[in-house]
Amino acid sequence: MITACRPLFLMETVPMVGRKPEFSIPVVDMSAYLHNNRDLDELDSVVSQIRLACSTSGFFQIVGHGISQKMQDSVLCASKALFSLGEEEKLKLKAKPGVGYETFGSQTLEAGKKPDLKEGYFFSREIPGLQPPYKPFCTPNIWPETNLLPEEEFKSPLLSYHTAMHELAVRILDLLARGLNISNTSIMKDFCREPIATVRLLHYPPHPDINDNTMVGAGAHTDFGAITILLTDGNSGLQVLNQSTKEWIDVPPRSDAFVVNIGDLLQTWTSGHYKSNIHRVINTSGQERYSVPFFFDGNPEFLVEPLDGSATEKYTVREHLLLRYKQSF
Ligand SMILES: O=C(O)CCC(=O)C(=O)O
Ligand SMILES: [Fe+2]
Repeated sequence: MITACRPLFLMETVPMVGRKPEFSIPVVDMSAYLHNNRDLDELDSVVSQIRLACSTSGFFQIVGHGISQKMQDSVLCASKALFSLGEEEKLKLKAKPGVGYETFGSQTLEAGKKPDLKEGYFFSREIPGLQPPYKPFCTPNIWPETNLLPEEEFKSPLLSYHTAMHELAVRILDLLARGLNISNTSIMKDFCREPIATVRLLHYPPHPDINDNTMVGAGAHTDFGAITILLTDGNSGLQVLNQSTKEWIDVPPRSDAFVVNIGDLLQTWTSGHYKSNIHRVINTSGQERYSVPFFFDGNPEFLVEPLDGSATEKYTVREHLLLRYKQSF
């Protein structure tokens, strides 16, 4: 079903007053929301901190998110095991962009730079009864052989993580919607139904030459979808552009936090109220860096159009993602 989103937000009820808010990437404690805290002031404070972050930097970190350290460790451990496999084994997992293994240099996120210095592995939720011909972004996962990576150390923890991230993403979207005084939640439900939602394991080797600025771990880009929830291994490297000062701002890694950012779909959808900001990765930590973004892109058939009616063209989530993947891979 194709769904329009125009009647969803009542943004005129949340005007920006006073001077332009400062660019910041706050750390927000979500626990008041997750624990169904009835203290409305606390809940309002969570909503307004997130709303302010999304309308300035487009980035915030969350703590009190309810995802156990054990689950996070199991994902990073699975990721390290995968990238330690021999080249020949990893290449057996290669398919189209967005599924399975991606070799070093397969993506160039920033024009004018060398291909990104990272390798990756994508998977989505398992869709029961999936049969060819497959629609884009609805294809089967490609798992490594279990004699190399046993199911209980790889596939199982990763699928559990996907489920947990999916739930967390829906909650964060609810908080984002509250920040815009949404009057009708059924469209949000439509957007979240059977979504394209992908986990990407990433591995960045240490930057080989700090003086060579043609090399980047991930070139400057904006994310394609609705929101991204990022797990990192504690090594720095992620930077966000402050568009007013043109400075790159480091996102300090925290072991208790996920980094959340707005993607292009949500920026378009909210007529720019929520910013999809430019970011990049340069791994100057001197260590191997592992990170795990979860991209929540929404219902593939959902029709995205700006709320202010300024659309000259409308496109579905699937059409938008197909274009963005084609441009960068
Ligand atoms: O690895 C990171 O810290 C960020 C990755 C990223 O921006 C992406 O995959 O879109
Ligand atoms: Fe990104």
